Amino acid sequence: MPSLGRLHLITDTRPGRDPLAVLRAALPVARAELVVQVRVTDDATDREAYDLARRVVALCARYDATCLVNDRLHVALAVGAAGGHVGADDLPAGAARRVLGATAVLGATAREPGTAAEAVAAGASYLGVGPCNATSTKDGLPAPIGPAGVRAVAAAVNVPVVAIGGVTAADVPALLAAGAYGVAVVGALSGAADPARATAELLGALGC
Ligand SMILES: Cc1ncc(COP(=O)(O)OP(=O)(O)O)c(N)n1
Ligand SMILES: Cc1nc(C(=O)O)sc1CCOP(=O)(O)O
Ligand SMILES: [Mg+2]
Repeated sequence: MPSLGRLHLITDTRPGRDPLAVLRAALPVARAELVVQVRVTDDATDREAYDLARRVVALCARYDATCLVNDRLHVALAVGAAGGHVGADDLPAGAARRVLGATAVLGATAREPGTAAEAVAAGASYLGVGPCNATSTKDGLPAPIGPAGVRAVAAAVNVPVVAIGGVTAADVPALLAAGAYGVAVVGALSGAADPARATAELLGALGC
């Protein structure tokens, strides 16, 4: 399995956003340290997801960056992505592993140690853990778990923990101290006035 990058950029689904422009700014700065997770709205068609994902795969290939696809594992397979990410409303981690195969990157969302350990036992190769902070990017999330919640999960598993939810560069030191391996962001890059500079700041905070 390839080593996992520490900075995960999730494509912004909000109206008026241009995820490919953000990606083009971030890639030359982060290169192989960047993991791009293609995430579309639930009402997007498979064709829309496929069209975005194949463009992301092509861009990532130029920089040895990694492309994952959120939720839609058939799209991940169709575009030749490195793997996918699943959560509580998606295929269970064990089923996702069977779909993707033994060598794919498989992320699973975990918010507490018990489900984290179950996801790893079922085949998850990293965990997305949060929400660390309040965020306006996604509705319906539980209360923030903060660095303490990340610490509890990281102590329970032996795979990389990627902290998510309202994460900025200022949060990174506390999250690393809590045992996080990396961070996943939408707004910290997509909402930045200068996404290339914001990428460099996040990488610096991550020690990359
Ligand atoms: C790195 C990372 N962590 C968590 C999530 C959330 O996944 P999920 O709970 O399945 O919610 P959706 O993103 O599908 O709405 C994630 N995508 N990435
Ligand atoms: C897609 C997603 N999943 C989360 C979770 O906690 O499961 S938080 C989140 C949104 C992350 O965006 P931002 O960096 O702008 O807060
Ligand atoms: Mg999901």
